[in-house]
Amino acid sequence: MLIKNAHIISDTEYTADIQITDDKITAIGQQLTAREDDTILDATGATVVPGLIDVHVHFREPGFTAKETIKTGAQAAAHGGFTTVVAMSNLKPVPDTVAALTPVLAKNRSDANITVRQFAPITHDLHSDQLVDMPALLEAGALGFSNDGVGVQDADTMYQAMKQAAKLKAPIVAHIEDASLMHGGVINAGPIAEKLNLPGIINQTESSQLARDLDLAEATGVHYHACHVSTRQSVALIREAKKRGVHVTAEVSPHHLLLDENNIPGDNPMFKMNPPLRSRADHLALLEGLQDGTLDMIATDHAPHTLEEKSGSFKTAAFGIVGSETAFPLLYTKLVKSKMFTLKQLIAKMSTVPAEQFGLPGGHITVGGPADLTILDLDTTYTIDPTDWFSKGKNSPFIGEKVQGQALYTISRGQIAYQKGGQA
Ligand SMILES: NC(=O)N[C@@H](CC(=O)O)C(=O)O
Ligand SMILES: [Zn+2]
Ligand SMILES: [Zn+2]
Repeated sequence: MLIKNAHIISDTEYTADIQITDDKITAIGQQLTAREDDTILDATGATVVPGLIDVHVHFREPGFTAKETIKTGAQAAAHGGFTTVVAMSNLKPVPDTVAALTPVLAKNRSDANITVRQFAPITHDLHSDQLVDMPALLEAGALGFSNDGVGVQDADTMYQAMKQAAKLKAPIVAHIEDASLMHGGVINAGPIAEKLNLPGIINQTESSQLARDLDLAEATGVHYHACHVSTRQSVALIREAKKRGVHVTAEVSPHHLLLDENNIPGDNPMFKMNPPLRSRADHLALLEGLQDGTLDMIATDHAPHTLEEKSGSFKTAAFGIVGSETAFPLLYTKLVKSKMFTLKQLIAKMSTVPAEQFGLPGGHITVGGPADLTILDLDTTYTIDPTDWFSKGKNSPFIGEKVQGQALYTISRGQIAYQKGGQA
């Protein structure tokens, strides 16, 4: 493949041709000549970035394929410009043994047109305090360990998991939630919860468990990764922990960067997710944390559900919203076009940093590196419309938003995984 006139935004910004051979970038230069069998893509007017990387998606297969499958989830991610994603393990059966994990890994390879890596759970069944066989699951191909969807309630369970993972140099990826502080909540505790007469989730449901975990992470030396950080207290705790040398990384979701509880237009469960949209002060602390590096990366927490599960009231609907197909356009439009962040900063948070922190392919456009890149149209304005999506999940609070930024081509391992207007 030969990409002509690529305006590249990677470690530096320049215009060049990119030659791809098999799954690698084999040359970058001016006026490269096409080989006989090269597919030629003219990127004139477009912007070429390292393929986006999302370390937090839910693909729902096996167990919940009415919500999503590995195939539709991967197609959605490719449409969103992602060349690599990491899938969570709140599946049925939970892939907590090599026997249960192996078929999931095989399907991640066979059904996905991008790279799909997999977290295995920390404990059996996600809810028990029995640790999985970490060495065996890593050996089988897990990227690390996460009970996402559920917090690890027992401190010694987390401590033992961290000790093991540290020894194995594998990350512990934490959904931080103290169940005893959930209080049956479905929305952020605050004025909106009161107005709508809904049970609230306090910030400390997250931050008190995070404080415990950071202390344990410091004691064990594990790579501890905090999922979907949502509160100002959590940002402060992570900032302090980093200062004293704890090996902690953190992600923040597009929705927590773009919305807060004041954006919730009444009892509409399209705005229901866990953790919930927080206060304006929390929202601003997340933006500040992203800016100063306390929050290392952006991850979507793509959580597809059926429309039935997302209808009715906050009280009964499922937690979670989709994100793969809207993350880049929303963040580009609302954070980059508004000059809060540069495009280079956004690409670092959505590609370079997750690649480096989790040892994933890509993150840079370099000769010899993987041919994982995304060709973007940053100009055309369009309306977010779920009928354009590959995801089975149409649960998003962003439908109808006017945005700029979309993938024209997503190239994963040298293959076109998504092509605008083409067959994926
Ligand atoms: N974020 C959510 O609201 N839901 C996620 C679980 C999770 O990420 O904790 C899901 O699996 O639906
Ligand atoms: Zn979670
Ligand atoms: Zn999640």
